[in-house]
Amino acid sequence: MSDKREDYISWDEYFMAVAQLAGMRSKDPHTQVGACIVSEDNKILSMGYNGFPRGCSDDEFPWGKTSENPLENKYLYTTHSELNAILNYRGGSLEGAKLYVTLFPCNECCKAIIQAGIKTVIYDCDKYADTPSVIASKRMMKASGVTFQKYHRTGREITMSL
Ligand SMILES: Nc1ccn([C@H]2C[C@H](O)[C@@H](COP(=O)(O)O)O2)c(=O)n1
Ligand SMILES: [Zn+2]
Repeated sequence: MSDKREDYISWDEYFMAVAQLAGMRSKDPHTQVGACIVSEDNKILSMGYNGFPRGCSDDEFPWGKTSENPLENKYLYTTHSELNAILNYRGGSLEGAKLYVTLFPCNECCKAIIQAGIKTVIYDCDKYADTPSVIASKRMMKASGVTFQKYHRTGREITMSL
């Protein structure tokens, strides 16, 4: 007779939780995004979150988004979580990998996802669905055979004491 625990978290819960945890490292005051890249056989390959590139200080570069001067807004400087996760990977090919991400990828990250060989995107939030960036992203994913699916929230709460 097996005494196995039955309330263990699913693969999807596990990887989306890891993506959420990575996002908690982001210094962006408005939107924190996390990404977790997983192999076809469910091994975590890489993680990332949105932030400035190495050498670009979180305390010196701007985190705002409303300045009339684009050089004073974050957008020209931030590396998105998905791109960071792809660039953080040191192991070779990401062909066939899955990407768990807390926010639907933009068109720029989408190009990197496609070119890296990632085949599946599992996303949580899609708050920029109506923007040209995300519309273009979905169009490119469909054209290149990258499937995307919304993460089904289970309502499970995970508490950790640190
Ligand atoms: N899929 C995405 C979309 C956005 N990001 C990053 C880029 C910015 O740091 C932030 C978005 O800022 P907002 O316009 O919501 O103030 O999220 C990302 O990493 N991945
Ligand atoms: Zn992006």
